[in-house]
Amino acid sequence: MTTMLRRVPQYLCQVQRLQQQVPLRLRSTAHADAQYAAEPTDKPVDWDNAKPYSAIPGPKSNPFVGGLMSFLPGGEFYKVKLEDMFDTLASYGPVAKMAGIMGRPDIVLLSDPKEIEIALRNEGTWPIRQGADSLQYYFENRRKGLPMSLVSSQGKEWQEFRTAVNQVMMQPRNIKQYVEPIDSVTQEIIDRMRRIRDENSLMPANFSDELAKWALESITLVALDAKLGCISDNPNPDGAKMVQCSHTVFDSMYKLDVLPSPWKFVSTPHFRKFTKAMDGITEISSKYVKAGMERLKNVPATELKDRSYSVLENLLIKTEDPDRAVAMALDMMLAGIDTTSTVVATVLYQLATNPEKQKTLQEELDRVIPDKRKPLTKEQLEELKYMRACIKETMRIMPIIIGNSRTSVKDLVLGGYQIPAGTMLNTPNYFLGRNEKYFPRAKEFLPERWLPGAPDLKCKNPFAYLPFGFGPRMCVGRRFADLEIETIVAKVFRNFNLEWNNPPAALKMQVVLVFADPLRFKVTDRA
Ligand code: HEM
Repeated sequence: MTTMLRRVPQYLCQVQRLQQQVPLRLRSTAHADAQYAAEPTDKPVDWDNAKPYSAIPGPKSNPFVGGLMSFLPGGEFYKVKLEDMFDTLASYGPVAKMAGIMGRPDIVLLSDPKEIEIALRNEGTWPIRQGADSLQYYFENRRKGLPMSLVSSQGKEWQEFRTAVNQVMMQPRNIKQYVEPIDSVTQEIIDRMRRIRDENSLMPANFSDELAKWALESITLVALDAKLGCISDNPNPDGAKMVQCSHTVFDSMYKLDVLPSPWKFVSTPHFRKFTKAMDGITEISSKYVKAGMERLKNVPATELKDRSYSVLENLLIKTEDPDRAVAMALDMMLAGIDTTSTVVATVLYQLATNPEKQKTLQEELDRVIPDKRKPLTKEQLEELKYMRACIKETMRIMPIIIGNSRTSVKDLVLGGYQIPAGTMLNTPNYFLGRNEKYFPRAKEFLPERWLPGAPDLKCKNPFAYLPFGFGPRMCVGRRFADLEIETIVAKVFRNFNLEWNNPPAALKMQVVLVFADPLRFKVTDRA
């Protein structure tokens, strides 16, 4: 049995991956049957005039093996990169279907923003997004008693948790108090970039790991009220362990949830590594959450009202449950490290390969930040409009989350077809962001399209650009991600010129889309 499972063909993992390009990697579970539907599933008015679900066009399927044939030699997806499969699928029409394989659900691709809007505006109060089985398994079995994390939960449980977390993570006042700490962590990576460049001013081959450590250090500040020293040459023991564990978790999730693996049937070495690393992150998180509780207990009554509270303290107050704070800390670390650090890598790359845009950005930075040694302020960050446009444009042209998913919670009519509740829908960021129909001169890096004064370049439909998702289930860490990314991009280009003197860098699909080549930027000091 084990040997047979080990031989699951490589191409199947492509499909599995398509079903889960959500950042949070929770793969298809039993929830796909819309058991969490919050809305009555009355038929839409145009249902009877719509064509049946079976008429949705797509690659050929077979009653026995579903869509498998397309992935075999001669099939249209054979050896096609995952991110490019969207183009093929979209060529069937604005609503296209890839039949499920070996019992997995079909995927309905929505490549027209108008249909995406209808789907997302009808997702109800408990939107369903599927993800990685490895995390689901960990929470359900290994960590019995620990509440399901936000990314892993569905239905009412998700809504209650999310409501409490929204009040903490989305309030501008809460974000503002992290401007100075995030600046300080970012200054460390700036100093480190000066130390780790070689005699030709090139960044080391593992520069993306350095960015991941910066993202980890930044997010533990928020999630655990702790500075773990991850960026330093001598991190404290918790910092060193956290770096190691988070690296192992991302690496093993790719191997468990993306590549073929029999871990659900037999305990594989990668599965054991994954659980050990998750245990490590949970233990360290629990320790700092406990410390946060102690701090809160010891606040003198006279200070209670006027004191400002950190995200961790606010979560403890709102949820009245330290286990929830631990679950949320895990979410922040799982969803907020590789996403943020990879977006930063893509922004640095786009600006290094578009020197005239880098120059325009630096003119803005020099004007807004006259003294680069002083910590950045919120007011300065707000003034950096061209920089924000550069970040937005990068997330359009190089979206690291190539698509998002939803399971429809009620019957819908999309593109003239009946879509029954429980259908897995996919919204393809990568396809839409690079599409001339929605973004004029789509192949060019043009931050100006996001600023007033360039009406011809504007995005034609806001539903063609959803890097953080949409609606009540959209990224809860978005504001922190913005703060972190803006801080590091401002500081890097205020301090340095970046050059890319290599062939165009290739991308590869892991848990998110990442660079396949080492990020050997040439980094020289600016005055
Ligand atoms: C640039 C970096 C990031 C990107 C591009 C990103 C993108 C996304 C996307 C597309 C979703 C799914 C939204 C949907 O289904 O509508 C999501 C969900 C989520 N993100 Fe992020 N994210 C980023 C950074 C972060 C950070 C820093 C954190 C934590 C502080 C975070 C925490 C989460 C959580 C917890 C969810 C699940 C929300 C839920 O299911 O209710 N993300 N993110």
